[in-house]
Amino acid sequence: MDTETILIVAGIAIFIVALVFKFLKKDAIVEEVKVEQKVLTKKKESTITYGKVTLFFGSQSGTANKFCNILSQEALDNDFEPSVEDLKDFKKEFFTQGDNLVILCMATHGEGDPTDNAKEFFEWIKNHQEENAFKNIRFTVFGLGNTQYEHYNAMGRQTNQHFERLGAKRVYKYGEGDDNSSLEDDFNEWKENLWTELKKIITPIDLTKQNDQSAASHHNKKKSGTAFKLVPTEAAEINFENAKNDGKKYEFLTDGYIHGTVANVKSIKELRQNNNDGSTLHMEIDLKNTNLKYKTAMNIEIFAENDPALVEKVGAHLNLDLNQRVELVVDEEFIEKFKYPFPSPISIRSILTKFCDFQGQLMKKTLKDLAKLTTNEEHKSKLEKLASAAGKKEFDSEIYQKKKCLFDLLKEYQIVPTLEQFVDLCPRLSPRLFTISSSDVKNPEIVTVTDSLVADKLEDGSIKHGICSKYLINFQNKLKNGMTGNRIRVGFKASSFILPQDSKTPIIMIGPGTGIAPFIAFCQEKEALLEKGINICPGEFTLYFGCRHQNGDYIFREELEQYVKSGIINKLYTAFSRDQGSKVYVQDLMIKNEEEIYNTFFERNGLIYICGATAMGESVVNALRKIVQKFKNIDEQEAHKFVENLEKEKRIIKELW
Ligand SMILES: Cc1cc2nc3c(=O)[nH]c(=O)nc-3n(C[C@H](O)[C@H](O)[C@H](O)COP(=O)(O)O)c2cc1C
Repeated sequence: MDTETILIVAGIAIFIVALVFKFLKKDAIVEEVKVEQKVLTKKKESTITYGKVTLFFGSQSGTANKFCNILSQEALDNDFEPSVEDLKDFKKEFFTQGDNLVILCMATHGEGDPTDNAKEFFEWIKNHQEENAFKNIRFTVFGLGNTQYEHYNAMGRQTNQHFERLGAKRVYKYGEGDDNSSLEDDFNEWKENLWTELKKIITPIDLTKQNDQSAASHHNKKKSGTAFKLVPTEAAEINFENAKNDGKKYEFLTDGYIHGTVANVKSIKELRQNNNDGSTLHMEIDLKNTNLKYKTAMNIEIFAENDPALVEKVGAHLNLDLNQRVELVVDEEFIEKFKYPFPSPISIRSILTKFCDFQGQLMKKTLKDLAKLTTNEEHKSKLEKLASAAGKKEFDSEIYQKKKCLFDLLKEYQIVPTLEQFVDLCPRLSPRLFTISSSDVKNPEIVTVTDSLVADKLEDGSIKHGICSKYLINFQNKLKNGMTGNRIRVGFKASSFILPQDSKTPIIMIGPGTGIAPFIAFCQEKEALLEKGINICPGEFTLYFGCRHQNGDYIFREELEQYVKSGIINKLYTAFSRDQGSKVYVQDLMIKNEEEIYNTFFERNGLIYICGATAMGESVVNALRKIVQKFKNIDEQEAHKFVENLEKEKRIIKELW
């Protein structure tokens, strides 16, 4: 080859390499842009609107709120103008005077009760008697419940009935879901035809022919994606200890957080004799220097935080400097209805520690959102499959059984969202609710929480603790190492466990495991009242306690033995289920003592308190039905009705989880 030919060949080769490189690079750039665009796509602006739809939620731990948010996005995609509303803020005129389309997502709590934020609303619709008061309301309801509870989906069902009774017109079938097995699938199935059906009965407005400014402005707001930016700032982080409401509208769970109060953790100790079967921690919280007041056996909310070591890992995965402070700036278009996920300025560490639940059970919707964030086609279709109805089995075996959380999937599918996308993907951390195991009559400044730790053994043999469990373990370690200044955020809520201040009313308390907590509080109260010489004092106490082993998980053993000695507890029955060949539970002891139970409860007008796991609660109520059936000589159905009435009259009081 002569020099000229060599030069020509080399030139062509360089040209080809440059061309290939250019294309590859261009492809890469196109891909990068695509990732951003997937999330921030501005929807094609529509020329029609089906008008407003208001999505109300009655929620305790946030799921009904999440469902409303999902419906809100779908409403936008279907040319409706949605707004999501907390039922706590409902306005009577909205229902009685407006011509409104409403969708209600109603969770049931307590024993067939409304959630705290829906209490007032539910009381109002229940007692509202004016015929056709809701005649201009078009509605549908989705109920969130759990078949483990006796009053399954009571709130969804009753809300639906009350709306019908008040003359509202149901425009889509009533739906309900079971958190014991398939809540999100039930929800997805229910809403499958929701928008198509609604569109059949609503005449859309053609915006091109409208002069109506408000319709036009709603129309312009049709855009999906993160509605805010987290902009780096040098400003100091807000003080979370005084994070009182600053006039901004916060997301449902964040609002609860903002209203919490910070107190000192005084001590944490292990209550079990050994940890072969797990661990139960008992924490004392010092309310001195706070304005918090509580009552015996009330409920306490603990605003648990993510484990700092895990937060470091998440920060590293997201390539974020955890110490960087950011200011939350809302996109102008969304500002009117925006609900803030947290206050700011805030450090990225605080966002990840206090407000993002990346360890909890995954929703299929989150998998769908993750699929939009990956450019790897194989990963995308795998995630979409897992999120689909057809992928139910795979979701169960791949995600649910293996306890995979959002952070696991980010690592597995190599997805690195922006901080804004991550905040959008994560649900907010919800507070954990406990029944207090202390009495304010004994000591108004110390409140105690007793927690049986949640720990899952994963496939690789490692242990994954629940968020709150890990939070308490971390406090325990800090206290062991002599660290002071351990602060915890809490709030109090009413409970149904209140002692009768009448010495003639005997009480029977059934509380195996950590279900014993409120009964320790009761014993403390009785003891304190007796010590103070107060003669309005509770009467006879009978306590049923159960656990696996007398020498293992028999928590509060010394205290209970002492209460028996001092006559605070008149009768103590213990069931150690695994200390002998055949298993014995509290309900078995009740049947053994049937005559005594019948006399105490029925003949002497006693009260029965049941606290603990839902399955135990059901077995105990069954035992009561059997006792009633036998001693009243009635049939099974009558016994069922009889016990049901006792629950309604609050002679049988339950707190089950
Ligand atoms: C303490 C407690 C009590 C509950 N009581 C009931 C009940 O009586 N009936 C029912 O169907 N579901 C009951 N549930 C299940 C909830 O309604 C269900 O988990 C729901 O998804 C929670 O929605 P939320 O996160 O919006 O509060 C209860 C759950 C808890 C934690």
